[in-house]
Amino acid sequence: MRDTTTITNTKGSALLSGLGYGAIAAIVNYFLAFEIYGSLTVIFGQVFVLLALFTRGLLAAMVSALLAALAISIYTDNVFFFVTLLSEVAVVHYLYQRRIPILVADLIYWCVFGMPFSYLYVPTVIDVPQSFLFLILAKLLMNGLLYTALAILLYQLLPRRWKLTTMTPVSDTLRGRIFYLSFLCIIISSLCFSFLFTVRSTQQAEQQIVSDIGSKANSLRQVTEDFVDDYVVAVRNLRDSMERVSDYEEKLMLMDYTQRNFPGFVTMLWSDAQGTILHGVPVASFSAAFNRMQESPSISDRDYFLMPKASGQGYVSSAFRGRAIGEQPIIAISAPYHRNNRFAGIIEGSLDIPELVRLVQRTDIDPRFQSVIVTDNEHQVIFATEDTALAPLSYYEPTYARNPYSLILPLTRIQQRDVLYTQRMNDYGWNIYVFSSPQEMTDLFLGNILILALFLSIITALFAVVTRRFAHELNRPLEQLVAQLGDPTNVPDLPSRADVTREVRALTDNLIAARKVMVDFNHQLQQQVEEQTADLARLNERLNKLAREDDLTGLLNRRTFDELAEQGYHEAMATRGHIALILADIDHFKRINDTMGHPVGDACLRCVGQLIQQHFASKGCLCARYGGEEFAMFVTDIDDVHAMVTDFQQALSQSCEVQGQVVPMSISMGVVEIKQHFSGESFRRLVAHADKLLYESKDAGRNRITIEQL
Ligand SMILES: Nc1nc2c(ncn2[C@@H]2O[C@H](COP(=O)(O)OP(=O)(O)OP(=O)(O)O)[C@@H](O)[C@H]2O)c(=O)[nH]1
Repeated sequence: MRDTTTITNTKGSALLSGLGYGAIAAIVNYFLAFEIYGSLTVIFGQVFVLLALFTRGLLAAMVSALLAALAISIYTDNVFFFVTLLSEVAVVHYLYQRRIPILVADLIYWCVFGMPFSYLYVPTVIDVPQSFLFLILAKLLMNGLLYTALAILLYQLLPRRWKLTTMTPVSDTLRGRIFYLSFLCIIISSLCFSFLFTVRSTQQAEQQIVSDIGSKANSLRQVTEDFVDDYVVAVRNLRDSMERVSDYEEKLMLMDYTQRNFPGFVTMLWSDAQGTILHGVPVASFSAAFNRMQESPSISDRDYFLMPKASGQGYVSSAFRGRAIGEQPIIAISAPYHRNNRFAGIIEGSLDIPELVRLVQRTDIDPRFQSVIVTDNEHQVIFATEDTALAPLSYYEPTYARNPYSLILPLTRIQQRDVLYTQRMNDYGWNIYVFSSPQEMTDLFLGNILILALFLSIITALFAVVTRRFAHELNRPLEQLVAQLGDPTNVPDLPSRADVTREVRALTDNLIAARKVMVDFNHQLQQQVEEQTADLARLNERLNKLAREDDLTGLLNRRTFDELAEQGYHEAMATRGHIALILADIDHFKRINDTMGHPVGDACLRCVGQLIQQHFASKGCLCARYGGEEFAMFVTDIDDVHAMVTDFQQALSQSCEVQGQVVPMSISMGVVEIKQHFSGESFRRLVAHADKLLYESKDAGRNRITIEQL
């Protein structure tokens, strides 16, 4: 019951923290999205999603990723981020569980899933050329690495109590940690620098394009305007001159003269008030046409006739293809001709468009990136550079295309190519379009990314070497120290103290001093332990002795004697050896005690013990104080037991001196001797037998030996 509650609470708190982190991530994604170039945006909300993963686990991270993706999807109007952000969290978590460092895990995610998925998905929602698609992919990767590196660094700064799940360090070596953290700093600063640099340089490139094509469009507007103006003035002047002169021939000469002086006029004509052509230059062209048509051609239906007639003003037509004389595209420039202040016809000059083309071509257009289209007021192409593949007089108006490249210039497509363009209109309603390929900017961006990739590779290699060397300098002396301090007899000697840093030198000295204290203390401790062990051994030996021996005489006590003698008895029984059991009891010992005191009695007992040691123990016999004044000896492999006990008996009678006086003592003995003929009786029976013999000696008057051989 308790477990279930705990799990629910944990899930609940993970959900809550996921919502918290997600809210921050969403705000950052929506309000702080950083536009770097055209529609390319760098987002940082994912930093908080990853922090949720590091500090609260997968559930919290998924919840926050959902909110972060929602915000960026609203911002970009694209659900794409739901897939990438959520799958990024899941994959990074999965790889991290398999001990892959977070940054590497994120790199793997983008290379293996994020970028391939984007490569397939992005073209289905935005129509972008391949080169821009690569830009998007590179941006996604860089953005991913940047926010991941930022999240890892921020995690290091978070208070410990916020970290409910712990991240194991990427490396347990000093070198690995130094490398990883330093590399993170480098990658963050270089990615930020690269983004800023790219933003600045692409903005500059964009401004460059804006001003370049803008000035070219202005210049073209001016050129086309001036060009037409010149011819308008020429027609007006001719009309004025013709109105002034009365001589018909002179009028024709003026026409001829004007046409020759303005080579742009492919033809010029003069009509009457009904639109019938009165005269045309060059004469040859008109004569041929007139002959072909057999009657004087009428222009009464043409705008360049009707408009001046109606308005009384000069007129410049749209472009059209010539009809009677030549079929090249032309622009008709006409002016009303008056006689006696009444409309009497028009003067018209047909302006040759190819002449205008030659003029436009002199404008400094960079054919690699730039194109030009000039259309008249009815959007018919007057001039178009070859790459547009637009024929003169064809219809052209730029179509709208969604623009991922630039926020300043509009985008359209020419011959399946994306082009940015600017538009001007001259006084005649002509549209001047100057186009520029965005390739200049995308090339710049890609170039920057390549430089960044190269820079990061070099920095990575450099850092690997530097941190290796640095960690080596720090680790080597420490490792040497550890090795050398491990052996207490060794005097630590770092081979190149000059190369060692001050901190390591101080550490070495402190460790050596600490080791000296430790070794001395250890030594003292060892001595104390040795002394106490020896005391214990002595005590133990003494306890052993006390347990085995009689305190007064130093002979075995009865219990030990019985054990050992029984053992010897059985061995002899097995080997058919020669044994004897002797029980001896001091005669009238009570009297000694009573007459001379107990201390004398004790001294006598000690003396008897010493004699037993001399006569029996020294010959390998087991000897014991068997009772108060009773003794037992177990004899093995002694041929003449009788002689042995007799010698002892005699020695006793005269050997015990107390306070310089011999104490007369006698002893009675019972001896059972067995030479090979063991009957199989128990040791206890043997003792009882010897005891019986002892009492026989006592009963027989004491100071006797009763021996029985079995
Ligand atoms: N001083 C001293 N006397 C002891 C010790 N152990 C036993 N005795 C004495 O030894 C005496 C033994 O007396 P008894 O059993 O009557 O034997 P006894 O006087 O030697 O006479 P018999 O054995 O019949 O010759 C007692 O008076 C005990 O008090 C001892 O350790 N020290």
